[in-house]
Amino acid sequence: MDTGSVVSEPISAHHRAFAKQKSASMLFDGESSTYSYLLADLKNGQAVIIDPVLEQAKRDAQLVKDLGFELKYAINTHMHADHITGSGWLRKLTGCQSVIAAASGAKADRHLKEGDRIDFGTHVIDALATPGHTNGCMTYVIKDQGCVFTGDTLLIRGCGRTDFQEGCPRNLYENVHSKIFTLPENFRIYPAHDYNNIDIRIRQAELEYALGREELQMLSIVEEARALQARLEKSKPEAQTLYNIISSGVSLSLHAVHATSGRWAVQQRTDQPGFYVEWALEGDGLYKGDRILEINGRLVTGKSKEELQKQVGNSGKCQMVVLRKKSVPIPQKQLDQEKENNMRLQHRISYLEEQVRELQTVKEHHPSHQQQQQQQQNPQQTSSNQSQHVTSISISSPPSTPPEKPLIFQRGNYITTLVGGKPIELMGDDMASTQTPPGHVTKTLIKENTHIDLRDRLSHMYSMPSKSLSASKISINSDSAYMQHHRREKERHRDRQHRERPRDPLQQQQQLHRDHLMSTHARSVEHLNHYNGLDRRRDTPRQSESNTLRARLPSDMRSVKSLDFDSENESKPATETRTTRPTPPKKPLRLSLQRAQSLQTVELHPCADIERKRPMKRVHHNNNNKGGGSPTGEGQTMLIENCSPMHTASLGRHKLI
Ligand SMILES: N[C@@H](CCC(=O)N[C@@H](CSS)C(=O)NCC(=O)O)C(=O)O
Repeated sequence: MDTGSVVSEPISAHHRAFAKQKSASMLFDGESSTYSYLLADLKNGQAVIIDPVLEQAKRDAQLVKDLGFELKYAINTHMHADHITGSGWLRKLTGCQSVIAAASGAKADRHLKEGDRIDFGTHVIDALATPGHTNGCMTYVIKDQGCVFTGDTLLIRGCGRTDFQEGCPRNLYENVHSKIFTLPENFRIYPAHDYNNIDIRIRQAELEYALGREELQMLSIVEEARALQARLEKSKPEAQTLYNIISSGVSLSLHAVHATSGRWAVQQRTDQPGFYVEWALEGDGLYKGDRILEINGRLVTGKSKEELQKQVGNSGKCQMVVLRKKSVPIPQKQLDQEKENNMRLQHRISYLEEQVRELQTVKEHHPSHQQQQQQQQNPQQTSSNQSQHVTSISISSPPSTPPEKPLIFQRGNYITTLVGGKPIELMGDDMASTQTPPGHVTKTLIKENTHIDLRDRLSHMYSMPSKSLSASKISINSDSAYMQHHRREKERHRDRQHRERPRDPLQQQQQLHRDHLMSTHARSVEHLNHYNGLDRRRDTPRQSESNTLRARLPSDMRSVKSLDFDSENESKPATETRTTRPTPPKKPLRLSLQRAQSLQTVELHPCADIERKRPMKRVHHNNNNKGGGSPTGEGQTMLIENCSPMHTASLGRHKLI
């Protein structure tokens, strides 16, 4: 059903499009402000028109024709006073029948009374007599569509006049209330007039609102487009023309370059004009990024690559003029800092290299080294030696490997010795019986109250005066088993000394020397503990012994801290003789330590004892003194290796001993 601007469902797309295209005013007569309603059954095309206006009859007939309807009735709600009905004229134009209430007294094809029904297609119109404005006023109701056509009985926010013709306000009021207002609430009311063009204004407002929204949308789209455009323009790289480069404030310099090596290459950039040096060998004076302006007297800007190649010739040797962007100078402060860092590194490297050389020299002169070489030549003898009881501790390379350069580092209570860049371990001979496959010792465990004089051990190992060793005073805490063994050995040694006390003066002197070494062994512990801060827990007599020992130390022997860069400001022994060595910078250099083949230590933890007791050490016996002896006995060495991996590799304030 189509009621002009009101379209009932179902409706074809064609009708919907038509209804949309035509506004409500299409069936509105502006002169009399009268609405006419065209209703149709879209299934069979039968249609009716309510309250047609004479002046609009041709329009309405054309519309019916355009829509392909069959106009069945031209129906009037009442006999109008303000305009003449168009039903008579439509009757002629379309062949429809005219309809009006009988009470109107008007001439028509069909006259209605209360309760009459008019049908078109499947739809039915019920006629309700609602006199008041006129005697013949009818209200038409299409129940299945919920549409009510009230004529002048009920208008928009008002009702038809009752002050003339057959007007009766009482009747009007009663009929409006009894017959119209009692209809279902959802029924739509279609009056005959809109004197205030309310519908049009509403429609106009809706259109304006929609237009406003569209305008707003359009504005936002325009803004978005502008922003996008701005971004596009911004992201577009500015052509690197000379003008642009110079005007942007970049400093340029011209350079005359005589390329003689012919070993350089240029490339063109897709987005920039000209040729740019891609790479060049040092010495020709060309640098990557140089823009070539002239080759052998001819401008090459704007030339093709082939032309450029031709100009250069096959040799690649030529004279050229290039344009170079000046690089930003590095601030002097930064340069100074870099220089200082570099100097520190140089110092550190020189120290480490010297240390390595020194230890290497020591090792090469040590009997154990020579013996190892002999052992390699005579495995049977080696086996025999290994079966000997070993009481001392020494550091050496594994027999199967060439001589290495040991480096010893200390951090707190931990000592790590690097041989060939790998750590080895120092430990007591109580572990000597544990035989494990060859490997590298990885950790050194140092505890309080147990002392090993590394100087003695090193000196035994290398069979050299301790003064040639840089590492001189180390207190290594071994486990209690070692100490017990050490004490036993000491007692045995004393007994032996007592029994075998030499008779001649030379032998006596040698014996005295050995005694001195023995006593030194115990006292030397004090020295390291002094540096380790352990001497605070020592008793006074031992402290004095320690002082005595320090006074007797060989002149070339350096303290632990004398090699510790981190503690450069701490006291060095007055006996320091390496005056040729440059004074290292004060700043600690962890980088240098890293360079010195990964300084590694094992951190002390509650399981340290357990870790240490693992049967994973291999002891290499190297005993020149077949009769055995004390841990400080000359010529007795023990090579200890460890197959276990490093527990903790940490870098920090280590001490190079
Ligand atoms: N006030 C109308 C004048 C036209 C008019 O009187 N119309 C009648 C219906 S046609 S006879 C009417 O009842 N109007 C209702 C009213 O409140 O005026 C105008 O503004 O054009």
